Amino acid sequence: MTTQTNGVFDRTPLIAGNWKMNMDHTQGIALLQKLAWTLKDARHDFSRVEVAVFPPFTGLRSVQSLVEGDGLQIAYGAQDLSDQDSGAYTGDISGQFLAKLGCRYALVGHSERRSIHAESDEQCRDKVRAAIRHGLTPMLCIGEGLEQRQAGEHVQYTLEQLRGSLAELNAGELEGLVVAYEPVWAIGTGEVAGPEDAQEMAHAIRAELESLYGEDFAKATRVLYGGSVKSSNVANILGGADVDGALVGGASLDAEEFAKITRFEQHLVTDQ
Ligand SMILES: O=C[C@H](O)COP(=O)(O)O
Repeated sequence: MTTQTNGVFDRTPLIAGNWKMNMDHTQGIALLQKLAWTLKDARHDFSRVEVAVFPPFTGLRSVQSLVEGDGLQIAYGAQDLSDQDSGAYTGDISGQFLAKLGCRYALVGHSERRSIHAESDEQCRDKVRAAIRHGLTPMLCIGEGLEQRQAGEHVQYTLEQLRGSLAELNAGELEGLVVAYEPVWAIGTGEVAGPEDAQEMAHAIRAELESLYGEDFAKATRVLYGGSVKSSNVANILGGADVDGALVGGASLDAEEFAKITRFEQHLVTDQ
């Protein structure tokens, strides 16, 4: 059975590829070109399923040139940004620079930033603010580790991250926000949360957004799932009514596989 996902809320599904620290700028161009050709051959309808890539910072200028030069409809964003706008912050990248490179999105609080660089919810909130200041759409990543999952505290833990990372921001400022739920135990491990797990958390996130910012905001906000998504499991995961797309790591480095993931609707069976 093929069913359009989430038509009732009018949210456009988003399939996002996080290249992480892979692909130098020449490899990135080759990957993006191949992705663009593959999507063109498949007559991909970008108004039906949005596609975005997140190259390393060093690849953004090349991606911008290719997207603008070839008129591609693939969106792109940065994997992180500074909470500051300019100044003596060696190694950091301002949202201002990212906006100038045509980025639509900025990831905030990816679990690898939270774990490797010890980013707190407070820092994530400041980065969400910085993204908004520069006209970038924040894609806020949240999700529990194995410990919280095994203790049955995954919902509570993840919602605390959500509240902490959005504290003091209002619905108007956060318009367009994307939330990516990524259970840390499923990232790059081959372990995938079941469709019920993804739906349970996406639903809980949406309910929390509703209580914080109202029903209209919650209905308009896209909630993605991330963690070992592949073409073979994406349709199952995206079957949940509250799951609006995927943040894909490893599988986004293979253009054909990633393009297949964008065609998840062909195999979709919704639970609603
Ligand atoms: O940003 C993407 C996520 O960390 C998922 O990565 P993965 O698909 O390699 O598990």
